[in-house]
Amino acid sequence: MTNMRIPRIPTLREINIREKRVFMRIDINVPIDPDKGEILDDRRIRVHSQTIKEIVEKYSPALVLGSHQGRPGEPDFITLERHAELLSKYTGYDIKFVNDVIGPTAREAIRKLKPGEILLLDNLRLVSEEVIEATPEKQSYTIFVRRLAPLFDAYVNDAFATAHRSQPSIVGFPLVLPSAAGPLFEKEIMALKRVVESFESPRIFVLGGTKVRDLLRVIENLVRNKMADRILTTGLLAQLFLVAKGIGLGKENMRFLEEKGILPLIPKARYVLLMGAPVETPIDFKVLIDGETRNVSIGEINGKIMDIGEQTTRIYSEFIKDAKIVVMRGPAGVIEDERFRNGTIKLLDAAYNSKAFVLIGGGHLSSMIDESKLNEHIHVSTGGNALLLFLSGETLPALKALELSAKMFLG
Ligand SMILES: Nc1ncnc2c1ncn2[C@@H]1O[C@H](COP(=O)(O)OP(=O)(O)OP(=O)(O)O)[C@@H](O)[C@H]1O
Ligand SMILES: O=C(O)[C@H](O)COP(=O)(O)O
Repeated sequence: MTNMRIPRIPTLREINIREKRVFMRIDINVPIDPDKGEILDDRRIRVHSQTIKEIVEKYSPALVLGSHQGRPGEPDFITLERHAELLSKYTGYDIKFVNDVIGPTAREAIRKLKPGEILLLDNLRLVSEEVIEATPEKQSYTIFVRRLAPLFDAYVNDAFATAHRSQPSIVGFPLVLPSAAGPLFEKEIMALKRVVESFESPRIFVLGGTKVRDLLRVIENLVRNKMADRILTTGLLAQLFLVAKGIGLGKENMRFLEEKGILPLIPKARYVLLMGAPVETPIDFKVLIDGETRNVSIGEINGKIMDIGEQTTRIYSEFIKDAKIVVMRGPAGVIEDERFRNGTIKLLDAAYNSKAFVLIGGGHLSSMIDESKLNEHIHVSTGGNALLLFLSGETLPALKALELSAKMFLG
């Protein structure tokens, strides 16, 4: 068992929401086409639709949903009208939408809502207080919370993917209303528990993509808490570790790593290696050279590294097949180009075919999943940064707020 512990959080079995007025925070923040403003991938909306259905069928509350979408000033900061249409489509319920958050129109719509009915508020980040991070105590005094909380009997947090934000809709309501984690949040926590609190091994972490700084923090924590038997590196993380081990990647790749701000992380990578991090690095890569793709071994790299190579894919897949716990985050290669998806697809295939409990996180990797191959041993997390921060040992503010709420309202 590892040294990490998850706080006990209240669930829907511990508060009464039957036919009550409930505010539920969800996270239907999805990728948006920056030119057309259209939703590119609605996985999070589909996943939340299931739990919304579950709650309405079981408890018939007057259910008000709140989510953010993007960040103010960014092209993905849009209203939630289209999200409401998709929620209606996937739940089969008529989900009302109000283009307001805390103003008189929203409050009137909330007051009018009857048990069994569902209302989606507009993008919560239209309220400037929602983008400020502060303690739960402070957030419980925001105008946001003071305007809405009196209209509700209970608060439910089903937004695991936003659990790392200390914003009013995440941490403010639990201090003023009886609160619980929703079914999706609970499922995500159960998956994390399985990873951090179990005795099963081998435990394999497959880490790739570009968020190298964050991944180094995760690895440091994995070592400190004795959580990983092997860390299979891919993506830019693998390139950093190869450079840290003194292996040359050629001018083109070194220039790329420099442009991405990754070279200053070499001392940190050497430090985690010295700490005993069980980091494995690729032995070959798929490279792009003069417009052609080629499989090359390390030591003879020429051209731009685009994916892990065939031998590495085979060896990593063997490790995954024999594992008991597998955590995957970040793609192995430049998946935007279909010539360089093979490594990622094969590693995912190994995970589907293994007997391990598999936790898959992050938007890019999740977009590569073949849903027809998923089974009960695989948990595809809605969390990206929340998952990563949790695994790097940080206390998620949403968990802390729900724990405080339980002490205040449930004794
Ligand atoms: N060898 C490589 N060279 C350049 N980019 C790479 C390489 N391998 C992977 N990538 C890039 O990694 C990116 C995805 O990494 P990222 O860390 O954002 O994924 P993620 O874990 O799914 O995160 P998120 O949840 O934010 O999507 C892709 O755009 C892919 O092109
Ligand atoms: O996608 C995410 O990680 C969550 O929706 C949180 O979004 P944020 O990083 O804009 O707070």
